[in-house]
Formats: sequence, C-alpha cells, structure tokens
Amino acid sequence: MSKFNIALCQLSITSDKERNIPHAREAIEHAAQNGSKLVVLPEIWNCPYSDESLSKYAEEIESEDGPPSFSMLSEVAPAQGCVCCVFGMDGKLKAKHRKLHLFDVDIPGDITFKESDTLTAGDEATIVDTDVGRIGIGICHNIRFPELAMLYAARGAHLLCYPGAFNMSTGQLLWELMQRARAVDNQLFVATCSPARDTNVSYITWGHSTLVGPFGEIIASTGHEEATVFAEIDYSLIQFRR
Ligand SMILES: NC(=O)CC(=O)C(=O)O
Repeated sequence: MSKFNIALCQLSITSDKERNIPHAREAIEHAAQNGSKLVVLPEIWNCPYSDESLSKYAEEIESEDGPPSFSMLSEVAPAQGCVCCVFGMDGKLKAKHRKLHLFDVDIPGDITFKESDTLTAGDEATIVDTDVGRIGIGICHNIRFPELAMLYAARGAHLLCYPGAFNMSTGQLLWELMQRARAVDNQLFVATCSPARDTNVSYITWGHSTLVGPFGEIIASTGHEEATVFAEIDYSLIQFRR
C-alpha cells in the first residue's frame, strides 16, 4: 500500500485503566471507520505517566490470561482492518519496541523525572514490515537520537513512528524540531502521537501529535486537547524528494 490514511489518536488518559482501554478502542474504531489503515496511540496510553504508575499498570504481554491492553489491540486491529502500531491486520503482535534511551531529566526549578528509577532500557532497534510499509519504531526520547532514525532509513523504512509524551518544557523547545529534523535528515515520513494535556497531573504533556513529510513539512497536527489527527501518507513523495 503506497498511499493510505493514518490516524494519530491524541487520547485523554486517566488513572482508571478500565476506562482508558475502551476509550482507546473507541478512538481506534472511529479512526478505522473513517478510512485509516494505520492507527497510532500515544506513549503509555493506558495509565498516567508517572514513576509510581509504571509498574502498577504494567502488563505481562506474553502471559496467557489475556493482558487487557494487549488483548484489546489484538482484537480491534483485525475487526477494523487496520494496523495498530504494531499489531497487524491479522491481530498478531508484529513487533515489540523497548524504549532505547530512557528519559532522565533534572532541570532545577522546572522538571525532574527519572524513568531509569523504574524502567530498564531496551537494546534493539525495531523495524517492522506491515501492510502499510516498513516502519521504524521509537518511543518519545528516542526521537532525540538521529543515529536511530538513520539506521532505520538505511534499512529501508518509509515511516518512523514515535509515540511520545514530551512535557511542557522540552515540548515547546524540541517536539516539532525533532520530528522535522528526523524527517528531513532521512527523507521519510515521521508520525508522533502524544497523550492529550492534563494540567492536574504531575507530568504535564505537550500534546501536538503530528505527521511530517519527507521534506520536513508538517502535513497535519493538532493542539493539546484530545483529538485524532487524520492525514494521508503517500510514499511516492519519498522518491520525489530524493
Ligand atoms: N518523555 C520522554 O521520553 C522524552 C521527553 O520528554 C524529552 O526528550 O524531552
């Protein structure tokens, strides 16, 4: 498929996992019913982005007793005929990306957050062939590392997908810049998807989920509220730009 529609579901996320999962499902169904063949969800879409939540809400995805987030994605992808990054249209998990560069930040008087207190970094790049092209996967902070995007480009990726949750400090400075830089460095598409902003939590996300084209051009974007960004990807533009 060299031309298709993508949806970036910038979801509102609460502390209630039992609400977050059906809420995400509804957004995926809405996106697919409006013609999207690839649906991207935010980083950590089933729980709040905080050190205390990460292990509490985590799921053992290999377990046989139906981890709820995993099961929902595996059911909805074939039911709606779409790829939910990275569940294929057959409902099978096509790839699993473990965040390579953890986000540890300490800006005095501004933001302190240390993912390495609760998470272990992955050690592999993740590139996956899907019905909607070859996709390189990164999670949030991974977008700051040009080498990873270059590696994906060298391996023939058409699109880089970064579910992410930049915050109010680094988001304003870097979110758009990083996406456009990775796209233009490598002349491919870059899609990002953030949670919607919630100002009542400790880690406030920037939002602005975006699709960028191979010349670094913004094709579609949104603000910080809950929204789905719909856009068309046309891979023939990649050749045209090179
Ligand atoms: N939350 C992240 O992983 C990254 C981020 O906010 C940043 O790099 O800035």
